[in-house]
Amino acid sequence: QVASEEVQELAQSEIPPPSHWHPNFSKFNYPPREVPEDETPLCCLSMFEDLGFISRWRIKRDTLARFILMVKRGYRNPPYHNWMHAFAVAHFCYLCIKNFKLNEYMEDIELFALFVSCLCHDIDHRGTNNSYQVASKSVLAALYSSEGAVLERHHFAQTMCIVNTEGCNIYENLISKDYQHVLDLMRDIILATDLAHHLKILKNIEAMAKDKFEKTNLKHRKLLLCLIMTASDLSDQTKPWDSTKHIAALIYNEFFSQGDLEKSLGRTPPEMMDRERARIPDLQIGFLDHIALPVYRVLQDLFVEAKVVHNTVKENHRHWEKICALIKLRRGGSCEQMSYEQ
Ligand SMILES: Cc1nc2ccc(C(=O)N[C@]34C[C@H]5C[C@H](C[C@H](C5)C3)C4)cc2n2c(-c3ccccc3Cl)nnc12
Ligand SMILES: [Mg+2]
Ligand SMILES: [Zn+2]
Repeated sequence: QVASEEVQELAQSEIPPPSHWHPNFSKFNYPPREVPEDETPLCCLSMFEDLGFISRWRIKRDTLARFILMVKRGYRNPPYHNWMHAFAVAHFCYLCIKNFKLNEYMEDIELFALFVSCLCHDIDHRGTNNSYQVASKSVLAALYSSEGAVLERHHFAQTMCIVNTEGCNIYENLISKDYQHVLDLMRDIILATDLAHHLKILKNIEAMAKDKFEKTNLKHRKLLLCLIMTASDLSDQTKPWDSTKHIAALIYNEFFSQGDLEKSLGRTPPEMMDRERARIPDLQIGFLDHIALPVYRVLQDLFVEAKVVHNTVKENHRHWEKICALIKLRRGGSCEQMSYEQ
């Protein structure tokens, strides 16, 4: 459902080099959310081209243009889980492929599947999480709750709908073996974006990082795909404080709206979703300690170039600690909700 003029305009425009977007576009300190939303489809073309995917996989320009616009249109507009999140996630994946030289660790088709999965991984997200699907007896829960990862199964199903839409199949020129392989990879990668799944395999990822990574070991490559996917999904935490602070506002805006919905169902939402009870600095410190920091610590164990990324996350953690200390000073007792503009 994208206008053919829009497709033709994107398909016929010259693909700019990365430097066109910003001198630091391919560096970890570049914040992708600075790209104006209406230029993000062309920016995606720049990343596909710079990664060599257009020639390697013989992707037709108008097919790629239609695919990108369909994926972008597939996102709704909740505060956080919208197209700009997916675009930022894909950009971080692009940075990993280039800066970690992932082509020396993974097969070409795995990197292709990974980058496309980043763009598609949250398609049609409603701004509510898996437990809310089950609690609200949503259509998605009816479809997928028996296997868990309800939302992630839906994001993959929506992605397959787009791939199977006339003129959108960017995999149309792959030989049949590669065709099936890239779809299987996308399924595994998108399902891996369920943080509950990530927490289940984190020990295996850390063990793999302790050993020597073996490119010939399929288990190692699968774990690495999941790690890069999660690191990309959380990559707003790797950007300078101003951006991270703004993202926290978007995330809690989305969480608190879900909490309001849960209350309207007569249920008590978890504290992190309850605008009356949540203490954002405490919650952010907890999220960084238990989920984000272990991801970028193990990423740095695997890739020395990730040191700068891990350091920025630690820096952001220190910012939240300072805010907590400030609140304790002013209010005595624990961190309560208050405006924390510094
Ligand atoms: C800043 C920030 N804070 C976040 C705080 C909390 C959670 C979160 O889902 N926590 C858990 C905590 C336990 C074990 C599992 C399942 C549930 C119970 C809920 C995860 C996510 C957060 N998150 C994400 C993010 C990443 C992937 C999917 C969805 C989201 Cl929202 N991206 N950025 C952030
Ligand atoms: Mg998701
Ligand atoms: Zn996401």
